[in-house]
Amino acid sequence: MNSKNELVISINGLRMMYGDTYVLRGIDLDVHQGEIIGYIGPNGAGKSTTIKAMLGLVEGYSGEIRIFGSDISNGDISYKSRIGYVPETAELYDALTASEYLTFIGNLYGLSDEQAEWKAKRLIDLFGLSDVYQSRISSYSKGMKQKVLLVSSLLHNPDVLFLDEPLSGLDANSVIVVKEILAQLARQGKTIFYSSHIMDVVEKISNRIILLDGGEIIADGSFAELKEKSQVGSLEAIFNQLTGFHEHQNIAKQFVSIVQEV
Ligand SMILES: Nc1ncnc2c1ncn2[C@@H]1O[C@H](COP(=O)(O)OP(=O)(O)OP(=O)(O)O)[C@@H](O)[C@H]1O
Repeated sequence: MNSKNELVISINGLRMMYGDTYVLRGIDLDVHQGEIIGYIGPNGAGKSTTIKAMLGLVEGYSGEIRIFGSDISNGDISYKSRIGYVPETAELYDALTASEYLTFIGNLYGLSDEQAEWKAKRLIDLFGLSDVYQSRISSYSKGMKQKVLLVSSLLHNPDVLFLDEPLSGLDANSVIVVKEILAQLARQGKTIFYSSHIMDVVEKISNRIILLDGGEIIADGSFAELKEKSQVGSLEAIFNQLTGFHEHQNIAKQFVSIVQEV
């Protein structure tokens, strides 16, 4: 679909081993500017590992990862200044206020204190957190922390966004806002790599869905294409079918019967 747009990410033969087990078994993937990729798969499939490899956060992979045309193993980390990242589990500095934290992150990305503070304050206001902007992050709820993370990933206006469960903990209204923000960012040419287990959101938000299972890509296409191939109606059903999972009722039944044993 976006084949005329710039090639932003190009992965060839990516393999990664933990201990004596391959968790990525040869990932080949081209991502073009403006795509919203829904990166899905069962627990342990290798989604976070792929994202961390692209961010230069894991070592020891084989194969090649090119971002903005450069091999990321070449020692030049300047590509990172064009990337925003919302990790699955965040290491927020709880003792800082959101104001202090976001100014610090802005500084890391080359913004001055004034620029970072001015931009962060307005983004935080839009997320409805102005009252707690000067409070310590340790006092925040899960969803409030998630909003701070989202703001921190966008302060430097990155060209590519890697989001690992970005809606985690957000209330229904905030989910609608964030989905719309992502759609508008993609329309402006940002590339979004979105990993989530919330299938109905992935279905709606992504223009391309990549299904990873056991460290391999087993499906890659638009929702309409995947639906046509698998002849089922929802992304959840496609996921179940392609990962060969038909045991939900049986597992639930056994689970409940064990719970009732006492
Ligand atoms: N630091 C590590 N050391 C050893 N094994 C790891 C490490 N990180 C991940 N793994 C293993 O690699 C595999 C892939 O993990 P990964 O976190 O990439 O999966 P995921 O698809 O993101 O899963 P989830 O949906 O549960 O977040 C899992 O079997 C996991 O146990």
